[in-house]
Amino acid sequence: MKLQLALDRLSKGECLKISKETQNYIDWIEIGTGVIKEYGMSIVREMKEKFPDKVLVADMKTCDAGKHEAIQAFEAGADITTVMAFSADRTIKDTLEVSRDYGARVMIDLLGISTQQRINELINLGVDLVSLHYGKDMQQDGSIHLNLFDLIRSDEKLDVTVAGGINLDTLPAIIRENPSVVIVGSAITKANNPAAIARKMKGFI
Ligand SMILES: O=C([C@H](O)CO)[C@H](O)[C@H](O)COP(=O)(O)O
Repeated sequence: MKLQLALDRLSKGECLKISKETQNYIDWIEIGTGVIKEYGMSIVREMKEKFPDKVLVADMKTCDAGKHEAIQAFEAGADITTVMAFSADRTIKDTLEVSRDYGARVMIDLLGISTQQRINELINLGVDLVSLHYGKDMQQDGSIHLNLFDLIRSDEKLDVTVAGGINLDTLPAIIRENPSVVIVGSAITKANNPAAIARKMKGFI
């Protein structure tokens, strides 16, 4: 099980500082959507240069123009780009095709998806990496529900990641669900001592 650090609502300087402080405890680094909107692909490029050994996830949250956006992410050095599960099948197919050309991967963000039917469709399109996602705004109405895992529990062909306000209190229950990757943002990035929290989390995992 891997730990992915999600860098959201941070300046470039903060992204670099927190990644450096926590690098011994994290496996994957995600450049958050808002950070990409602020700095463009240049921050993806810079993070790959600074942290070449980490798997770099560009949280592009692509929902259209898939080919173009996947090329942007992979050209900048991302190992993984994200695409929304509700996108047209054509968008998903195109991004998967581009990922094969680059030897990279596509993570499908399941935010808002509640049917097994869409999961089956995604698998038939060739998807092998998904993200169970309890959104930032949804977190205002309560913390992540473990029933998110019901969507994919029966399927073993998918690498499953999980995100959404995960903290030291909720992490043990998440770990029991055995995802491939646990994605943590604010619990680490907004902590007084990000390295201490990342170390504790890595210890649990
Ligand atoms: O993808 C994310 C969210 O949509 C904000 O852009 C976050 O990276 C993900 O939710 C993890 O961050 P936390 O919820 O703060 O742990």
